[in-house]
Amino acid sequence: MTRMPDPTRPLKIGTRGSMLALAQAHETRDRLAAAHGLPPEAFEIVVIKTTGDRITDRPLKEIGGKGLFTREIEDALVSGDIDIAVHSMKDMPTLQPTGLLIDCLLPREDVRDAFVSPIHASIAELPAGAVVGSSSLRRRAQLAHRRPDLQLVEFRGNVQTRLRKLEEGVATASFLAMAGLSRLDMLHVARSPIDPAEMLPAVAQGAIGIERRAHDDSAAALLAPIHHQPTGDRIAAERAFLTRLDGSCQTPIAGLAEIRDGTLLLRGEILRPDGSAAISGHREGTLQDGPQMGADLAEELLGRAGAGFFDHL
Ligand SMILES: NCc1[nH]cc(CCC(=O)O)c1CC(=O)O
Repeated sequence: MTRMPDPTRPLKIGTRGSMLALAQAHETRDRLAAAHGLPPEAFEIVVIKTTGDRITDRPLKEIGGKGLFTREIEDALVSGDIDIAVHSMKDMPTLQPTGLLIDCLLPREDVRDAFVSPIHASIAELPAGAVVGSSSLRRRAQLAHRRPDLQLVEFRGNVQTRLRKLEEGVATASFLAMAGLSRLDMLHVARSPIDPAEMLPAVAQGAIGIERRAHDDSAAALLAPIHHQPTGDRIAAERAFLTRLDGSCQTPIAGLAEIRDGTLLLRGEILRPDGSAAISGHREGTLQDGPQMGADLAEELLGRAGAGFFDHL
């Protein structure tokens, strides 16, 4: 039997507490309510603090480990404290803990990175030596590859914190996901979207995934109508690429799958952390080929990279 949520026993939606995470949880609730003709009170949003939220004064790569932004939320799912969990797929490890799965993806937002600066309009306009803030290994490597003359500084914190640091002059420019700005209604900040051909986004950037207990049939039935299959096909290809590369927080990896005329196109890139080398490639196939295309492309890039590609210099 499928149990639909009711106001006396609201369905608990787990999320991180950042403004962006809350916006994503609200979007999920609104889509569920609309799909099932339920009032918002049928859902309760439960905020969970993760290790990544708690430690804000150190670069993420020093804290290390996968699932920095997800572990506590998944624990709550396993223990039954929440019924479903809303995640930025970009932050999700490739493997879910035993007993949990993600088979519901919302329609994907803008996948592009944004160049954000109160002073300059684009990467090309940055003068030599300009200070750019980012704590993303991928964005740092991509920028260093293209502009080794720039100076990179660590730049952690949520979207609001990073924009404040720019205003304070801690850096001249930074990068944010367009998806985040869009979901926060902050497209008015000084930003220009970067074409993926210029800066390939992170795997799954802009995608929201909803995790549930594998054997929870009522959650499965509830989520099925809001799953967006084209996004699912794209994310399957990108995450297969990431899985084969065993992407750790120490490895700069970018990947993007798109659907054009019913064909799935996958682009991928791996870089040395200091930007001294970048290797990219692509695959084309049917919508069902994504997982195989992702694994194949990763294999090709690893082969071309050779042993020691990711070693630090
Ligand atoms: N790593 C943090 C994170 N996780 C997801 C997003 C943005 C939203 C998305 O890509 O879905 C961000 C912030 C950013 O990269 O600017």
